Amino acid sequence: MNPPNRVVPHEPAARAVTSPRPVLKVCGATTFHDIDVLAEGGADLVGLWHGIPGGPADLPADRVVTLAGAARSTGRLRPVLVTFLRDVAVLRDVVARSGIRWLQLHAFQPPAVVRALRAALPSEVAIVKVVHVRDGECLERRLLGAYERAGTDLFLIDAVTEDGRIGSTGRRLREADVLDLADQTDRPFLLAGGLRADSRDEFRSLVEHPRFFGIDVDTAARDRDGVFRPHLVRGIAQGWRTGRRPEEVM
Ligand SMILES: O=C(O)c1ccccc1N[C@@H]1O[C@H](COP(=O)(O)O)[C@@H](O)[C@H]1O
Repeated sequence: MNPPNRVVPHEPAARAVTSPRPVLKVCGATTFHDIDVLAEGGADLVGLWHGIPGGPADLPADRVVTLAGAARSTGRLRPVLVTFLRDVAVLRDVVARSGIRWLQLHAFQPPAVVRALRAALPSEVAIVKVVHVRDGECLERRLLGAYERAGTDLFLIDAVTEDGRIGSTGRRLREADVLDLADQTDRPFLLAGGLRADSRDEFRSLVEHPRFFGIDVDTAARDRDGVFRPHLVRGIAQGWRTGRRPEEVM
């Protein structure tokens, strides 16, 4: 029997899909070439940034729409809108124009924003709320229940630095801290934060967790010049034993 954790969020029960494998999301594509490289390397989800001021991979809405279509047309990649924004009308518009079905709220958007987005977006759009861990403590721990009630489908557990930097911190979390946090919610979760092809062994219990959904990587998928390389993506996919059929990721 398939484990219950692999249920795709917000899919009606009759269409719920199960898979024995976690997903690999790679973040920050900006070009058609990036999309091809990530598909070739075996990523399942690609993060497209919009509303990340000063971010090196930030994209105007039109470009998100174009690259989201390119991702889908690879036949295996699904696009994820990654944002610091909390403007519901703007996000609803980008989601509608791009057809994106994954929305990743990577900043400190409060539960009220999740609630408003849940009401504004089609039910098949999965809302991923990032929660940030600093020195083993989750900054949003007391809000987890509120985020769930507001309509969060998955949590993404990522590191934040002592000086408050979020995203691509290169900091790996301690498995015990992530497990503790995962057990505070009943939602599936993704893991991020300095993950490399060979770091699965540091998370042996976590990968067996019934609600472990997959990993989100940026730095390790790029070479020293910051360019995505298929062999690096493939190495992560193999090291973490990820990979889904596209219909299993929506
Ligand atoms: O990469 C960034 O700078 C970034 C900026 C804004 C939102 C998300 C961002 N990246 C996220 O960083 C983590 C992990 O990256 P890494 O593997 O530690 O480099 C991942 O969740 C990305 O989505």
